[in-house]
Amino acid sequence: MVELDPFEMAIKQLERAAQYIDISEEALEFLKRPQRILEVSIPVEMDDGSVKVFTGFRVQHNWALGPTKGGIRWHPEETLSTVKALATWMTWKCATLGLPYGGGKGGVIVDPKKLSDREKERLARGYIRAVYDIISPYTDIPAPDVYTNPQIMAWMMDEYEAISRRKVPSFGIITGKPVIVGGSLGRNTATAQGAIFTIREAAKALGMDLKGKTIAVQGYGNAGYYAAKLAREQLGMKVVAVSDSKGGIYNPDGLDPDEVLKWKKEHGTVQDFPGATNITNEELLELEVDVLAPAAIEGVITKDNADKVKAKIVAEIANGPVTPEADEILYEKGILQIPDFLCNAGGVTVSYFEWVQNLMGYYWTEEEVREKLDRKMTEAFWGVYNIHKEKNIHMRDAAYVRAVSRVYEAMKARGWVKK
Ligand SMILES: NC(=O)C1=CN([C@@H]2O[C@H](COP(=O)(O)OP(=O)(O)OC[C@H]3O[C@@H](n4cnc5c(N)ncnc54)[C@H](OP(=O)(O)O)[C@@H]3O)[C@@H](O)[C@H]2O)C=CC1
Ligand SMILES: O=C(O)CCC(=O)C(=O)O
Repeated sequence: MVELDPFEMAIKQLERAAQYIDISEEALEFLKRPQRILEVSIPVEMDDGSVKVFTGFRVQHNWALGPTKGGIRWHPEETLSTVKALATWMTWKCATLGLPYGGGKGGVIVDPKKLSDREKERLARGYIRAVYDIISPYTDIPAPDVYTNPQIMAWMMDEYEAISRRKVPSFGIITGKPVIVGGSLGRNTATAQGAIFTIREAAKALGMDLKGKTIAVQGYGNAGYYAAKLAREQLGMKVVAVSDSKGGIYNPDGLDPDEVLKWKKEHGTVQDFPGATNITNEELLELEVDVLAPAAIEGVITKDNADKVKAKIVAEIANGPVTPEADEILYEKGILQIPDFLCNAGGVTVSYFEWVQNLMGYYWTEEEVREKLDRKMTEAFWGVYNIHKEKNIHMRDAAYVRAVSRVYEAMKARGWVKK
């Protein structure tokens, strides 16, 4: 788990990278604070007739580059600090990819595994009623994140339409929707697909042939499952380990990600998968693999286990999986990190494509989406990698240089800061 409070971790990263950026003190101070924070109480009628009140958040970190954008996380251990950190990382993510957005994020403190579908729907609608005043297709556009999904996005969109009495382009109020109600083809796989493109480019940078090489993936949700599947199908890699919140499995001969998913659906976990050995989430991170892809939660690689990481590439599909102290250790070990807000930016990039298609009312094929995503991710990877090489700095610092400089330019252009 995280050694640091997540928002403190985000600030520490920013401060470390700031030494490589020609930025004024006043601008840096601005960037250390979210522009808007909203905390709400959401009463939800439970199936037994009782009412439970849930706490929700929406944080808009910075909107210099455009409307804020970012997912909504439902998690029993959600905190305002986590949402502030995630919103801040969204600002850097959108800037790194050159999307016309600032960064935002939402959250609700809830264990959705304990809710029925009807209760989830009432919570989704209640959340939208509570944050309605600060979101819209032109101000702040939510999307899915941990433990939320296209169905929850559809309920949220429907509630927004019911309140606003508008149809198109209110479809663009939220992304990650089911395709039948305005979602984009390719959004479901986008986070993993974007990460696969960056892993492919990172291997090129290292002169490494990925065919037959090994990968371990932590987390088996939207990001983790598709990362395992696409690593195998598109890169020809051997997926030797995967995990979920209950633990992991390891098979040196390789796992079939679809068979593992089938097993997880039947048994509620990847553990005890036939032919594989059960391992812990901690053991997964220390395996002798070529690529390690943490794709679950933040703060899993810390100063206590970073030295035991043996992968050549760490592809940060999760947000914030590596603490600043661990960053230094991985860098010293010569491990190439693909920092989170670059590696997992495929999700928001296809969300951007979804929003564009919603506003146009004209829809692209899956192939068009994939090609556009490939172009965006590849360009961003090399933009960051070249800064890393030219300045001889950590990949994360390089990504910050690219992102923060863009946001700073926009703040100056708007007159928010004078220097
Ligand atoms: N979805 C998206 O578009 C994007 C997601 N991300 C990031 O990717 C990460 C995963 O998100 P996503 O796949 O969407 O979320 P999901 O809710 O689809 O899946 C989360 C996965 O993480 C597992 N998990 C939860 N807690 C732990 C834990 N303590 N140790 C190990 N595994 C755990 C869950 O296990 P179980 O199945 O047992 O519940 C589940 O398999 C997050 O950091 C998210 O912010 C980043 C960019 C975009
Ligand atoms: O798709 C989006 O708009 C945001 C996804 C997200 O929350 C993230 O990238 O962390």
